[in-house]
Amino acid sequence: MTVTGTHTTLQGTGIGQGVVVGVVARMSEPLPEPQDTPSTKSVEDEAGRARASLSVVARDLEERGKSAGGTARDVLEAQAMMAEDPTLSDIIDESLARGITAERAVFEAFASFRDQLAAMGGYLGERAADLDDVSQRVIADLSGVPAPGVPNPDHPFVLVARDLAPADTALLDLDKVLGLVTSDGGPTSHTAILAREKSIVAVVGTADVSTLADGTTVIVDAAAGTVTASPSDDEVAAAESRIAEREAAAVAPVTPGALKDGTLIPLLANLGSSEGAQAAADAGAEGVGLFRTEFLFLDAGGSAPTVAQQREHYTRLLQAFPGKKVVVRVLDAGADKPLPFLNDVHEENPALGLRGLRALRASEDILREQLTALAEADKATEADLWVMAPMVSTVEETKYFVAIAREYGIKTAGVMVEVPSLALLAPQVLAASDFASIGTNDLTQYTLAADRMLGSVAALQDPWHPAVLRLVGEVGAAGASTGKPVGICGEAAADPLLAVVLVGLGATTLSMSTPALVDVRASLLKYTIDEARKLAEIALAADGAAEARAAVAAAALTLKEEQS
Ligand SMILES: C=C(OP(=O)(O)O)C(=O)O
Ligand SMILES: [Mg+2]
Repeated sequence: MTVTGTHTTLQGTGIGQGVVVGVVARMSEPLPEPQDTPSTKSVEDEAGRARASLSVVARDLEERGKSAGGTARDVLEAQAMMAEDPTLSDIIDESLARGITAERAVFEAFASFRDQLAAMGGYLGERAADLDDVSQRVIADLSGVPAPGVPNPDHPFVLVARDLAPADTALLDLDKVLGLVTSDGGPTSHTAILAREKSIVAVVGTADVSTLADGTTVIVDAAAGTVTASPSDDEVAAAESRIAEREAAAVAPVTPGALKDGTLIPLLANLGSSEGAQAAADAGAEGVGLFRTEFLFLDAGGSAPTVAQQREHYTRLLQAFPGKKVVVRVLDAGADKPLPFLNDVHEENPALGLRGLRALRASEDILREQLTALAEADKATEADLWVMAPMVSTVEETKYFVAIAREYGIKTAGVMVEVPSLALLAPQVLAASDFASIGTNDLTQYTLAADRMLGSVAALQDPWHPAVLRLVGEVGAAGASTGKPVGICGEAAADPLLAVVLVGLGATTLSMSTPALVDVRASLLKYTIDEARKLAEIALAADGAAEARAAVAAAALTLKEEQS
């Protein structure tokens, strides 16, 4: 059924570049809060019921994990563990001693856990929604009602929800779910992570989703981060032509990244573990532009992985790219990626604290072990290993890192440009190192003084901002005059139009998550280097991020019209 309602456009955060047209099906509302009334059963009976339901839900989540596989399995297993967390069952027992029902005790215990997580903010804060989902499932089991979940109409639909629990996302029927729209969740929420992994068109953190009634036709445009309800025929036609263009790009032959005039711009992958290496190579990644080693350390269980464990992992990674460039970043701990064994001191502003290379320098043995493992893996494999340091802010730190990397025989050592001070001194930085790779996520955070973990300032975290682009241009110019490579490895490189601007500013390679490669490859092929430079100038002349994006989009359209 298609309902013709009021034409409205809602704004959120798009995940990826996709666009879909479809009708809305809403996720069912959460169960009501169980009443705080005395139980008619004994405390022992209620405790038995609670334990049984917690275990039923844990087993169910494990089963769902097994059938979903991949990242979803890890997420669902983590949820199953939450259901059987001993601290949680202690809190439930304490509440039950008051003579209340198991439903109420489970509700209260999860709520108090949830509040503790939410108060931590950032990555852990976003896990709070996972606890809500487990709580709802246990209460549904206790009450003998179905757990709230994904609707199941007999036609394809755009799923609209407050947020999606991992258990729901993992089991989405991708033949039916055309797109996802959520009111909660940021770009690092599970919904976003899983949407990226499964290439589902998604807009998260969307304002006013309550206005989207079941059956409304919507255009979900992840590239623009918009959801248009009851669109006009022209809007639907424009969306459909973009869908066709993307489908053509997806089946186009995988060619090396290049501009229309043949200028080569190698397209590389951002990876967090060696497991994604083969998929990246299959998608035409010409190497790895950023291998984040934090996950290896986070998974090691409270201490640094041994040299042997690291060597094994790096060897697996390098083996997937014989003869190709693989840029590994040494451990970037601190701020959004806390690792207590490197720095457990409370800091008021961790993004400005002892993080990245600063933390490694303070625990140099960990850096030395990592370089040892990397050098050994390099010797045993055929890839072209480059190693770089994160969160570098001075030329002195650049020299320190390059010198210590050389001690271990690392042939190509460089730095990430994530702090404005480094971009402003790019000629000296590149004179002291073999290459620079610009991390636009942090560079934007530090240029605009907007914490990348904080939803309230998310609008400022936009790499289209001309101030950020100006800094990119400084590094690009220094790269051109010294002949040293300048890569981009932040999220900005995954935006097809911004990627062209970055090349116009002097980037020589672009690195992104694997699913973004197709769109960026197709976009680069539409412009010559002179056109890319012209678009870059237009972006630099704008007042702000939104103006830069709009002005470049308009200029790109004019170029396209002139050529057709
Ligand atoms: C690529 C970057 O590093 P991370 O996102 O891991 O901080 C960046 O800051 O742009
Ligand atoms: Mg960074």
